[in-house]
Amino acid sequence: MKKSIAIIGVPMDLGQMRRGVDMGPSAIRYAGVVERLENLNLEIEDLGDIEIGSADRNANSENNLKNLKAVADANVLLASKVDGVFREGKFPLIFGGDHSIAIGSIAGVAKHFNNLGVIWYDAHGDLNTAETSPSGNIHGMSLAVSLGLGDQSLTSIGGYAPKIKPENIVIIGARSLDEGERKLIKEKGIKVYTMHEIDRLGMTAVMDEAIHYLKERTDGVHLSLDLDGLDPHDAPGVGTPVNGGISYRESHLAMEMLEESKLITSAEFVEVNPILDERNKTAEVAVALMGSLFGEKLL
Ligand SMILES: NC(=[NH2+])NCCC[C@H](N)C(=O)O
Ligand SMILES: [Mn+2]
Ligand SMILES: [Mn+2]
Repeated sequence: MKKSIAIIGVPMDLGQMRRGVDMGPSAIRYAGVVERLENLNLEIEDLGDIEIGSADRNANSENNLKNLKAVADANVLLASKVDGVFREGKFPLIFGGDHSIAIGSIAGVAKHFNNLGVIWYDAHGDLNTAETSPSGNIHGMSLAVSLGLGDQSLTSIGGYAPKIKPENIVIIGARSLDEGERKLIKEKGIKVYTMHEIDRLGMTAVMDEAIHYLKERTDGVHLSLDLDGLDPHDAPGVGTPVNGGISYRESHLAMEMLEESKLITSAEFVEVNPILDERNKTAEVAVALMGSLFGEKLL
């Protein structure tokens, strides 16, 4: 049977403060994602973009949760859209938008599994809560929210919490963690491959371990790929770049190994910011990685 993929764009930029990341879905489409995946003999349906409400950016939060209402509303919509795609037996492929959209993606997907796993490919942990966040930006909180930690208007999306268990998470590429995030990682025993492990063991061993680890304990895995997981040299169009990241080659290898593993049941590519990009390079990298994730081969 032909694998059927449904694309959902989420032009969200309210989870952080830099303008432009709302144009990520357009940039990724412009980089030719539909044609690229159709060439792999996949059936692609582009469902267009979720509607994002406006928020008064100056009316900021005393509670250290910027644009909370608008971010929550958009994620409610996204969760039900993703849920619908899943019910139709299709693979949800979501384009961000900032990383706060993982709240809705995971809420929509997790109810279809007893033990959803998550690969969080990112320079950051996104494990802050309002209490620990240095910025109040919700894109730095989405993984914590999926663990049931944070404001109730976010954790309750989809009508249940938590969405995932700490032991079903693997973070890959971390190199910038806040104090509270480090504490939470230790407390919950979250598996993290920092850049140190990637340098030391190599991406092959890291992915082998991560795949094996998730295969043993999960019945589906959501890939949440923040383009800032890659080195800014390879993916310059992101709002919170951190030097010393995962290379383009290593990322392709990671996607190829995930494809071989047949582990991934939904995916999102986030934080592409065309205003900060160089001639759409980062969107093109995202599309190239999707190619590998869905089985592109040279020979
Ligand atoms: N999805 C992202 N790019 N997150 C960056 C988060 C940065 C920082 N840890 C914060 O909480 O504000
Ligand atoms: Mn990040
Ligand atoms: Mn992130």
